[in-house]
Amino acid sequence: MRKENAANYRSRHALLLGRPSPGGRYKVQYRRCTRSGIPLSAMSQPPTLDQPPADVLTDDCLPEYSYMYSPTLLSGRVAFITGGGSGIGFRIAEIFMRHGCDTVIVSRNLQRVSQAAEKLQAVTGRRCLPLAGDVRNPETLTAAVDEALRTFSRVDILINNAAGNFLCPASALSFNAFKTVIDIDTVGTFNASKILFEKFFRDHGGVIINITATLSYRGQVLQMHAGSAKAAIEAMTKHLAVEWGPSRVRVNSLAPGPISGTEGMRRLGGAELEAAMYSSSIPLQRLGNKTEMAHGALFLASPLASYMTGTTLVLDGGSWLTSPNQLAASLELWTSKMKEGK
Ligand SMILES: CC/C=C\C/C=C\C/C=C\C/C=C\C/C=C\C/C=C\C=C\C(=O)SCCNC(=O)CCNC(=O)[C@H](O)C(C)(C)COP(=O)(O)OP(=O)(O)OC[C@H]1O[C@@H](n2cnc3c(N)ncnc32)[C@H](O)[C@@H]1OP(=O)(O)O
Ligand SMILES: NC(=O)C1=CN([C@@H]2O[C@H](COP(=O)(O)OP(=O)(O)OC[C@H]3O[C@@H](n4cnc5c(N)ncnc54)[C@H](OP(=O)(O)O)[C@@H]3O)[C@@H](O)[C@H]2O)C=CC1
Repeated sequence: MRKENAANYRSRHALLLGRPSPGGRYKVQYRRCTRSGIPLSAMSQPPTLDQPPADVLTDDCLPEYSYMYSPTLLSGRVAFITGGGSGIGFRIAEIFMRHGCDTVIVSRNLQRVSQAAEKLQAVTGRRCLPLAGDVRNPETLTAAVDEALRTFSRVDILINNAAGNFLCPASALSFNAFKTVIDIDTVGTFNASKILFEKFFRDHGGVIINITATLSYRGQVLQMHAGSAKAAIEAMTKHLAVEWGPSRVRVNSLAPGPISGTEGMRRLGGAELEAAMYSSSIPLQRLGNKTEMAHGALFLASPLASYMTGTTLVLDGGSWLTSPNQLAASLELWTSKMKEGK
């Protein structure tokens, strides 16, 4: 080998590539490499596999979208999404529609869902039916499901996304405050699931995806109400998966971590928490985004998850494993916000 100094040699580390020729000799190729032997050509590869997809922080559609699954993954399907007019539910509606699905989005505020439906239809070319309904009220929810079935003649997927939450220590929760969160999250999930099972899924099969949270996994401070509600939903997921499996209904939960551009983060975190969690405690060192949650829901709803039921897909960057759960510091921060009237 021609003489060269050690530095040059290290930076041009030889790689034994290819496979032995019939005579057992290797064809040696030289490629410029890093000191640890990775070919420099590999260094210009696509981004790492934790690279987040594009997202926008507002309740607007993505300006552009790069498909990772087939654009027809949900063609001919109809999804019924509670709380689909904002945040994670809105993005789920968008991503489903970009994959051929028509949607029904339901919430208490008809203006909110109507404006959302206009955006979603304009961008995706699919149909989106906005309906008013309160998941706590079986009558309004039944009326919404009836309207959905009149419009589309089918519902294949139910996304139980509607929820309510706020930061509050258990000691300061009123009876009605606790009941309200349980009613929206847990009872609302049961109501929508029962209505759709009886009106369509029992005879045609279907998929139910319950949007939960990791709050109860470590007794998150100031979240006893939402943590209890979501834990009950994860139990419901298992029970319904067992009882409704023979009817070809798959039931799974999707548990987001802290997600940027959402009402949830605005209510529960804001600048302080967002900064703290971002910098130090989340293993993937960043918040999640709504598109990542929508991709998880797309997987769960699609035939890619055909043998998956009764379980929870946690999409939180590992945050529940490590995020701070400091009672004193959190109470101090909450108290100061209360004093500021925030
Ligand atoms: C600053 C950080 C400080 C410390 C950090 C420490 C801990 C942080 C904890 C968690 C963060 C960790 C990780 C973040 C990652 C993930 C988050 C996990 C889950 C996220 C879940 C969600 O995001 S849920 C969706 C969020 N969106 C919404 O909530 C929108 C819908 N919400 C609503 O409609 C209302 O907020 C509602 C839920 C209250 C329902 O409204 P409505 O039906 O009109 O009910 P009301 O009549 O208004 O109220 C009913 C009773 O509830 C009482 N109440 C209302 N708000 C509060 C409050 N803020 N505190 C206490 N009590 C409240 C109200 O007074 C009523 O009770 P009465 O006794 O008066 O009748
Ligand atoms: N954001 C985050 O970081 C996390 C969110 N999650 C979960 O993700 C889901 C979406 O959260 P996010 O996008 O942040 O919050 P949003 O507040 O944007 O979404 C909640 C939606 O639910 C609707 N809703 C609330 N109460 C009712 C009701 N009684 N009947 C019908 N619809 C209702 C609201 O519309 P309207 O007011 O018009 O009724 C709203 O559109 C929730 O289930 C939440 O618990 C879980 C972990 C983390």
